[in-house]
Amino acid sequence: MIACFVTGTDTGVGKTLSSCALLHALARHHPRVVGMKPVASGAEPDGQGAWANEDTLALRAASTITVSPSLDNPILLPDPVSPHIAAERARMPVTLAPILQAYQTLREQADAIVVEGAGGWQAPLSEDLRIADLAVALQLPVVLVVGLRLGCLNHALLSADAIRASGLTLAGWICSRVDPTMLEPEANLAYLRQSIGAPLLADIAWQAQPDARTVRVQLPKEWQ
Ligand SMILES: Nc1ncnc2c1ncn2[C@@H]1O[C@H](COP(=O)(O)OP(=O)(O)OP(=O)(O)O)[C@@H](O)[C@H]1O
Ligand SMILES: C[C@H](N)[C@H](N)CCCCCC(=O)O
Ligand SMILES: [Mg+2]
Repeated sequence: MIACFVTGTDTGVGKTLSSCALLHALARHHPRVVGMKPVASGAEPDGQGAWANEDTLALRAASTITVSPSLDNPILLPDPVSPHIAAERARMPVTLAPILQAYQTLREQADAIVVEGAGGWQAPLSEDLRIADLAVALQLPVVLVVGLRLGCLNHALLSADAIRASGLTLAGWICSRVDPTMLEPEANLAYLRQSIGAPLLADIAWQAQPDARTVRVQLPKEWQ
């Protein structure tokens, strides 16, 4: 079983796009690959009479198996705000137990699982729970998605340090070129390549219509 936890330098940096690209790459080596969004905030009609989160729908489209929504998205909160606020507004407490249970069941059904966090590494899920705590509870290697824009060097280095300080492995990072007007993108990328201390798994060009299938991903050897 291969599994990883995808986090980012911020919300809106390309975690979902990167998670989908990882799923497509893993599907070239493993038959049953599935995405998981343990805690999603923001729900919309799924076209089939139910509600779903757009990240969950994107992960499902990139997965090779279909699983119950209670497994790939055990906690769905209606409002598109920080999960701890969405949970308070919905009066739905976020706890680790149902997530860990869903993940264990998913492991029996899949060969590879890509778990997408919410927001960045310290995004709060409740009063006393953060994304980092969830990743630690799952004991997964982490992939850090860096949204390449001014300010990302600080965010990337803080995130990489915090991930390692939590005792987890930073398995690699992905550069997501979210700002086509950024000055000196190559110099920023070069700095990150030499300072993050983990392999660059993908360099995602800015695309007007992002398509995860076109992203070239270099998977770590042990995931192939
Ligand atoms: N390389 C790129 N080129 C152009 N647009 C991009 C790129 N990467 C991401 N985007 C766009 O930026 C937005 C945010 O990306 P995405 O939804 O993957 O972020 P996220 O990190 O998953 O956010 P969240 O914290 O909400 O889960 C999306 O509209 C996405 O299409
Ligand atoms: C609703 C949004 N798209 C994300 N899923 C949640 C982002 C949480 C950000 C928390 C923070 O302010 O750091
Ligand atoms: Mg996302």
